[in-house]
Amino acid sequence: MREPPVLATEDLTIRFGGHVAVDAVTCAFERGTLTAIVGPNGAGKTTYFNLVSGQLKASAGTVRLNGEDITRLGVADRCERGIGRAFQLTNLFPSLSVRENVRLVAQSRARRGFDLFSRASSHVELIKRAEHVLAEVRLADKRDVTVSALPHGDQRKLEVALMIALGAQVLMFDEPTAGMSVDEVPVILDLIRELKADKDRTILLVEHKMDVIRTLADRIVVLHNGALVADGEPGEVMRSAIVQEAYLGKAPDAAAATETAHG
Ligand SMILES: Nc1ncnc2c1ncn2[C@@H]1O[C@H](COP(=O)(O)OP(=O)(O)OP(=O)(O)O)[C@@H](O)[C@H]1O
Repeated sequence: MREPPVLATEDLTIRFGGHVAVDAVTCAFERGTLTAIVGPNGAGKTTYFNLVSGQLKASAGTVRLNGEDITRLGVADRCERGIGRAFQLTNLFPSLSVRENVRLVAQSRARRGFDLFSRASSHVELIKRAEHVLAEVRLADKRDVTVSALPHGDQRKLEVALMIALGAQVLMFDEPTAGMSVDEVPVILDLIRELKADKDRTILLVEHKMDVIRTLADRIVVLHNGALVADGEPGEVMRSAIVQEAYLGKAPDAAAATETAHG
C-alpha cells in the first residue's frame, strides 16, 4: 500500500465571524519536497500555517501527519510528532551558549522518548547530537557564543537548529527573509536549500519574493481569498492567468499580453 503524504489538509477551513480566512483547502505535501505557498496580502497563508501548526483551531476540515488525524492536537503535541515552525520558538535561553540551547532541546526530546536518540541521553551523546545539528545549520563555529550576543541571522539559524533537534519532519517557514539584512538573506536561503537536500524533510514556505520562490520551490500552491486557486510546478503556476491576476494584480488580458511580449 502506498504510504500517505507526510502532511495533508482536507477541506481545512477557519471562519472569523462571517469571514472565511481559509476556505476548504485540500492539499497534500510529499516527503522531500519544498512547496511555496503564495498569494496576495490577506489571502490566508499565515492563517493556513497557524492551522497546520496548531496555533489556531479549524472550524472544519482535517490536518493529517503521516495519515494520522492531528486536527484536535495542540501546538506542543504537533511539535512532538514532527511539525516544526521556524522563528516561532519562545524557548531560546538567551544567557546560555548556542550549544547548550541545542543540547537542552535534544535532551527534552530524548527524555520524552520520541526519537532514535531516546536512549542516547548521556551528556556525551547529547553533546554529540547538538554538534551534529549545529554543523548542519553552519553554526558549529559559534557553539560557545551566548545566544543574546548572536547576530539576528545566526539566531534564526539557531531556531532552525532547535527545530531539527526537536525532530521536525515538516519544516514551516513564514517569510524567512523578512527583516533580514542584505548579507543575511543569502545565508538563510542557503540553509533552506541545504535542509531541502535532506529528502526525509518536507518544507513549506510562505514567501512573497518571486526570485526566492523560483530558486527554491518544487511546487507552488496559490491561495486567494482563503481558497486554493492553483497548485503545480512553478513555471506552469506562474504563467497561469489566475496567478497573474490574483497574485501579480494583472487582469488576464494584460497577463496574456505580457506573456506574449516576453515570448
Ligand atoms: N485572529 C483573526 N481574527 C480575525 N481575522 C483574522 C485573524 N487572523 C487572520 N484574519 C484575517 O484572515 C485573512 C487572512 O489573513 P492572513 O494573515 O492569513 O493572510 P496572509 O495571506 O498571510 O497575508 P500577508 O501576506 O499579508 O501576511 C485576513 O483577512 C485577516 O484579516
